[in-house]
Amino acid sequence: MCSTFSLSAKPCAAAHTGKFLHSKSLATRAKAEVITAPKRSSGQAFPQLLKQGIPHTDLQVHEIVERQSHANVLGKQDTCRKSEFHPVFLEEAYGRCRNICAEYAKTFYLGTLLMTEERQKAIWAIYVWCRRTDELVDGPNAVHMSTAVLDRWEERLQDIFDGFPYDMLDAALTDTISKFSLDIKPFRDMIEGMRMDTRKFRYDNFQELYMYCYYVAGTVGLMSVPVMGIAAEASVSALSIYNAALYLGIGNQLTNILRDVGEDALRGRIYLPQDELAQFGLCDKDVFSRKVTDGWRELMKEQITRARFYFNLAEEGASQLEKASRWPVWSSLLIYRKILDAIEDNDYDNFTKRAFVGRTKKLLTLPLAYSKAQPISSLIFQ
Ligand SMILES: CC(C)=CCC/C(C)=C/CC/C(C)=C/CC/C(C)=C/[C@@H]1[C@@H](COP(=O)(O)OP(=O)(O)O)[C@]1(C)CC/C=C(\C)CC/C=C(\C)CCC=C(C)C
Repeated sequence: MCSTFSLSAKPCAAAHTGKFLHSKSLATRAKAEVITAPKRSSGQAFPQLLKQGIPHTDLQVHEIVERQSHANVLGKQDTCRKSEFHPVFLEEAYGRCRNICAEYAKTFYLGTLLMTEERQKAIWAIYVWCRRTDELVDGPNAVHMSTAVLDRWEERLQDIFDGFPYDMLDAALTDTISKFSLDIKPFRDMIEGMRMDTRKFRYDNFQELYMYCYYVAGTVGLMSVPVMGIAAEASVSALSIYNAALYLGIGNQLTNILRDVGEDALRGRIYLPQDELAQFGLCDKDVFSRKVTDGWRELMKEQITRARFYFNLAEEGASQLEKASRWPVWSSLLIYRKILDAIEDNDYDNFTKRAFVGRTKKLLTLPLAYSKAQPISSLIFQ
């Protein structure tokens, strides 16, 4: 299978010279190029940042695509247990998922209203599972987090896939799995990302960060494609569309990291790669001091360029999805790009949230995509 958007090979990096050589085989559309570090007026050179993360072959994206497409060809009933829930029970279960999605992810929610009923219900069920997974490490009960909790959550995931959900919200996902070809691996990988977040507070380089972004956000893209559907007239391979979906997750997570840099520092976490901080003459102390210096501005410019690079790759894939599924993706892209614009417009002072206030509201008159909702109540953990 060809992969239009694949960046599957490792680049040749010559970081000490400030140059990165991209080999022709990396991105079929991109010409082989040498990216040269921009020179500042002071004469000091700041290198452009490495854009390639982990080869998607290592992430086994191809295998996931195969499994999800294989089930599609055979028809779901042949490969999976048929959902046996009563329609009234299911209506209630999906209704709860819808309410949670509407309350905690208003922009996603509004986007899903453009999709077919069956697809929107499936996205709500997936959203709720992802949100609950994230809440385990990021929510009000995160102090109770332990390896045992995540192990139990993973067992519970297997039960969902085996047709034995633990509660109503899980049941919605079990039903979704009976209707769409969802593979368990991206779900397991997201749990792995949560494990990583509990034990890893620093990232040495972009490859490590990319891995984390794949686990917690790229996986969302892989889960979403079978539900959103690939257009019958798609002009590229399924694999390249999955890669684009994964890139959207990467771009979103990179943007969240830039947006939340101050807040994360307060929790002792620095997601920005250590070697990149050093390339710009910065270290942990500079992040904790929350000062916007020239070095910080230059680093941020490069980080924003890299996030935009992933959004551009994702955008190409979005137009290969089924028509009704494109709008939610485009609206997500629009919002996340605006967050990057807001960081620039605020002179890279992303240590505080004031950069973002009002901006997206003006743009879309939709609720802020980035405003943190109230901590999720016990509603989602019954
Ligand atoms: C319509 C649409 C965009 C659907 C995706 C909905 C969905 C299932 C979202 C789940 C998101 C979630 C709760 C993930 C848990 C881990 C986590 C918190 C990841 C970060 C996101 C959420 O950001 P937010 O700002 O709300 O988070 P905080 O409150 O700050 O914690 C992430 C940044 C991941 C989001 C990743 C995506 C939305 C990827 C979506 C990709 C697709 C829908 C595939 C599109 C297909 C192509 C071909 C481009």
